[in-house]
Amino acid sequence: MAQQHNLGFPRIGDQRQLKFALENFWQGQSDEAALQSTAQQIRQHNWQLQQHLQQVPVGDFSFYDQVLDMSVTLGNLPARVAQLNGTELDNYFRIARGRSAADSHCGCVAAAEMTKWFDTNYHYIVPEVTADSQFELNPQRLLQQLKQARRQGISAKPVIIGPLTYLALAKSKDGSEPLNLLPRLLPVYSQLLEQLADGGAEWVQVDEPILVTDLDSQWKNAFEQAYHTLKSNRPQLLLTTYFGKLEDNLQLACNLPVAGLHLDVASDQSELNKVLDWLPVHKVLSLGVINGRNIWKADIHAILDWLEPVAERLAERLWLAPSCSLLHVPVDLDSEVALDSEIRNWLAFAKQKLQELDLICQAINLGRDGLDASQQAQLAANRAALQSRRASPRVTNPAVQQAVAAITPQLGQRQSAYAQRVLQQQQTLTLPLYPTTTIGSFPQTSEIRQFRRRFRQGELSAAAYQSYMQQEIEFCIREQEALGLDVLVHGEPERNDMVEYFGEQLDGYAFSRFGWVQSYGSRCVKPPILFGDISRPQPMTVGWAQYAQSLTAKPVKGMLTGPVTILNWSFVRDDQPLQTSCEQLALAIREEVQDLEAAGIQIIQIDEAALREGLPLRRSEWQTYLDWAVNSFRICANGVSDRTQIHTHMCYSEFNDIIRAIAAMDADVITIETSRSDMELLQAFEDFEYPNEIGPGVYDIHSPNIPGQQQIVTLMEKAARRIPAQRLWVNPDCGLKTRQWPEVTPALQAMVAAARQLRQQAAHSAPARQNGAEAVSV
Ligand SMILES: Nc1nc2c(c(=O)[nH]1)N[C@@H](CNc1ccc(C(=O)N[C@@H](CCC(=O)N[C@@H](CCC(=O)N[C@@H](CCC(=O)O)C(=O)O)C(=O)O)C(=O)O)cc1)CN2
Ligand code: MET
Ligand SMILES: [Zn+2]
Repeated sequence: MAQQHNLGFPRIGDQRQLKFALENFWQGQSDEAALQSTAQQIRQHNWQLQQHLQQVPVGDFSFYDQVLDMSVTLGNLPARVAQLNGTELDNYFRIARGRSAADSHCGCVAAAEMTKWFDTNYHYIVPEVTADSQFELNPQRLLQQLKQARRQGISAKPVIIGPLTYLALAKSKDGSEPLNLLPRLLPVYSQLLEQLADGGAEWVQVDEPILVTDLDSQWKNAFEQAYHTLKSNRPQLLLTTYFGKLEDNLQLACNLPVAGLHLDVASDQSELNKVLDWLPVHKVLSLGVINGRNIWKADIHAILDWLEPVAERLAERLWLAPSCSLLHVPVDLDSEVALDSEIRNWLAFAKQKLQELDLICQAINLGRDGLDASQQAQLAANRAALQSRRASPRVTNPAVQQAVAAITPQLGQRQSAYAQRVLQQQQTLTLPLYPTTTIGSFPQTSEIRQFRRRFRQGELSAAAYQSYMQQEIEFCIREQEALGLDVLVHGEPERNDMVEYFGEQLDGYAFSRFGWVQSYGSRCVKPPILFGDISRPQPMTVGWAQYAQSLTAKPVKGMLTGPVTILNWSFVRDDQPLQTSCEQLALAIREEVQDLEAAGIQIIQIDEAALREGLPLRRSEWQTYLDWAVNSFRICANGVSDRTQIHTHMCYSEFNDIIRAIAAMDADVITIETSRSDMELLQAFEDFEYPNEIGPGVYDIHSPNIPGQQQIVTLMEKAARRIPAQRLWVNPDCGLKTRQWPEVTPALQAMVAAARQLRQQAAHSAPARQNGAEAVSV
């Protein structure tokens, strides 16, 4: 008999209950008891949904992030919060956000760095370590939840992040090697495992997704060392990997002294035969057979075709699961009553994926012929749904396919090189040294969201909606003029999200109403669903951009999301290569770029926030990805005249590895995140002698803390030691939509004042800016 289990369930709640509970708590509108009670309800509900599983994940719930939770469990919180007053939860949120609910009037501490979880759009809080880091077990969260789950009658399997993945994700604050901490860390893990066993856990899921990445011999040896130290029969360990193949780590993973191994085989079963040969016969093999990252119905017959012989070989040793935690998919398709029923029939969210898993498990245990009538009907319905998707004329658009086939290299070429373009752009734009700008969005107030909701629900006419949004744009422009910014933006009030907004307007996309997925903390996205060939029926942003430009003499940046980012933050097709989908998007956005230029917009920003995160986890696959990703950006961006200044923006990115690709994008200006990492990222741009302009983010917009003028000046001085001042811009490190106006206004005042100070300093120490723009306004 095969068993079924799950690696993790979405914790935001089917109506985003956790989001609202957190935000109320942070704003001081509710107390910790209310927050804890919402959390408990969500956990109970999730466990109930999964109670038919032989092993239900516990500890997958988190108030902010599971990596930060692990830091708490290991007693590894940054020293800077240790002396502060307040509860454990206060310190937890201080690290995550820079402040707790109790700190409403101060910017008490720097938030920890936040970065992408592998190649997903989920962000974790980076553990901080130094050579002196000490660990101390704090198992209360896990033990309590284990107890609660067991009280509910659940067969509970605690989930923890394994020691190697924890150290691999950690960042050293003093240049020391995090891996050196392993001997100090392991005793704490041993204690934790023992206490979980005492708490009644028979199995513990130890997540080591780092095993699907390239590991050098030092890390491979460390795996051996760690798991030989942790070796225990009580509890049994399920070594869990996901997001890809193990490749040269496969043998290592098979042979570590644990009781079971979980592999992601949902989209690629090529390693399975080796595993069956190599895995010692006493071990459980858990197979991730359902894709935990997309929203398509699984092809159950196809899965059974390859799984049945495997099941025969493994018998009792086979466990079945989704490929990874279901954190990355929405909760329940049943809520999507408004979704086109044909497309809806092609989809499965978290709850439906567990139903698919159940059906697969039954078919394995009873045989396809042994299923009862209702199960047979489900199987037939699954086959019919897949056929309907494959045959649907809505998926294909011959004109789009022809356009993609006709793409030539010329399509991605600017007329002249940057060195020539910049002269023309300086003539028309006449910007000062250290030009100031923002990344695009201004606060998405609850009023703006209410208007959007009322319009969507038909309570507001299109004309009334447009006029409200225009007022909002005007307000934004006037604020920016008053602040003295040099390049303005319209503020993006009309956008629910930078990707979903475009998805809604492009043909080939469907979108959900409740399909929320956590991105970081309380923040969620509703990734649009790319199901067919992409085309742009009409301009998507031109009216708003033109209106904004009509209000001011300063240049207003047109604001678009690039093809790679739209692709990476959508649920993508699994029936054609990503490259093809990306090229289709590139052609659609290119039309928008050209329409903006024709409408008189002189600066166009094309955000590629997710270009870096789409990088495959394996280096051997990087170049192929970068080639088509950069090419798609170039197709979309480079159909403009030399006078039009193209900006791009990337956030939370490590650029060292991909600096060549960034240069190959050939944007005139790139704005990037650097503030939480103290301008460290600029090293790559300096080493590479990056030729174009850069706006290194001077303050962290993800924290409510307000930066000081001097702090910004210091950061920019640091930047100017690496990059010539003539090529530097001054801007926040990302859009301001998650902030409130009382935070934004003083922060931008400080930023503009800092730019003025920098110009003054430059005027006193050096000749005025070369190449035009001699008017150094201060
Ligand atoms: N797709 C994507 N990925 C990204 C980013 C991004 O901007 N987009 N940024 C980076 C960081 N990630 C982020 C992810 C989400 C948000 C964010 O602000 N999300 C919003 C939701 C945005 C949204 O879609 N809002 C809709 C719907 C909002 C809503 O809840 N409406 C209510 C009613 C309105 C109200 O009372 O507030 C309803 O429908 O019931 C809208 O504004 O129209 C949130 O969680 O609060 C920010 C950053 C990396 N990844
Ligand atoms: N233009 C977008 C904004 O300002 C870019 C955000 S990148 C996550 O919100
Ligand atoms: Zn950004």
